[in-house]
Amino acid sequence: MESTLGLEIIEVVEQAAIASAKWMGKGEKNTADHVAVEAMRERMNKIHMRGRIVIGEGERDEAPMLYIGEEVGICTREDAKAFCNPDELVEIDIAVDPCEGTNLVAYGQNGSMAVLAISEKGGLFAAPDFYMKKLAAPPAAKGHVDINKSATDNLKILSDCLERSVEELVVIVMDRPRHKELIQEIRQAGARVRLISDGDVSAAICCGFAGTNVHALMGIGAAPEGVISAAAMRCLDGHFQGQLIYDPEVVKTGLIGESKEGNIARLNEMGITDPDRVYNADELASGQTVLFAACGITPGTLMEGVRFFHGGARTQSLVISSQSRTARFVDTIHLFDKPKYVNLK
Ligand SMILES: O=C(COP(=O)(O)O)[C@@H](O)[C@H](O)[C@H](O)[C@H](O)COP(=O)(O)O
Ligand SMILES: [Mn+2]
Ligand SMILES: [Mn+2]
Repeated sequence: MESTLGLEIIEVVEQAAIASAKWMGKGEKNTADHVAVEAMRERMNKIHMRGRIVIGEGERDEAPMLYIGEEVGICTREDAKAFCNPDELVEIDIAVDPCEGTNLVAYGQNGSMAVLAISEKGGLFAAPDFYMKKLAAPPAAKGHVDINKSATDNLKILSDCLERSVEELVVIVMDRPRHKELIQEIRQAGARVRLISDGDVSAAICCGFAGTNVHALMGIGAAPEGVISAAAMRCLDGHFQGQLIYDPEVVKTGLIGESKEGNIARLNEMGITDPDRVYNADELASGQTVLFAACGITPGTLMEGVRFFHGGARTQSLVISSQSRTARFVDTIHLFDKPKYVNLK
């Protein structure tokens, strides 16, 4: 699946990030999102692949582009056999979030990125537009921490696995009313909390790398983002578990319908008969081969944001592959027209 695809998807996330970064700090989240979607789709449709969007611009938005089920890539054309080789004709599933952290871009805050994950057909869990309780932790804690345990217990386990005191641990939690008790518990246990307003994909992936000073992600975010995070964490051998949250009382937003019962019925219709099931990274991203790519829009812990200069821009991306077992940071200078200088600083 991967040979040239691994290179092409770098450009896909780069183009989305550049488009969105032009709207950084302008207070227009929908535009920052929309231009990223358009740029991602346009570049994707130039790739020799037969892709299908399994996680996209959401049922909620009724988006016209990169919607769930949309076919992308040159080899989806009817006459594809004439110009695509057998490898390129193999169906692949794609999860995208062209602008992960639209609010962060709109308000010029850190941590937004263009992101996608790819696997064979059926290799990514087609998460419904629900919420997900998430637990991410470094590779050393994989299989030791458990989403069913309390935060206090997990912090003790993390402390043992990482050979540092609980006080030396940093946990990222989304700053939401639903996390009031969780935040209190983590602080009570002695660990430190980094609150984020948006962008829990970046937070989860930070746990996969030592040196980020992020040791866990706890709490409830969006389910589609959970699958994308799981794809990266699976490749990094990190810990990731997710459990769908379907009770509006728990998430404290009106975004997932009015009743728990109605949501369970909706999940059943989608074939999810055990709505309380806990999925691990290998189940959320179960394909034999998994590829993940992200490009920073605004600066983040893992990647720089897009930096424009006269006639060009510089980007930083991350491509992770289960096949080549690599996490590759890619630094690219994009020349749009005739720049007065090419800035390396
Ligand atoms: O921050 C996020 C928003 O993503 P996007 O819409 O693509 O900019 C995600 O990282 C979160 O996972 C999630 O969507 C968020 O937690 C949704 O929760 P809420 O804002 O409380 O409805
Ligand atoms: Mn998102
Ligand atoms: Mn988004």
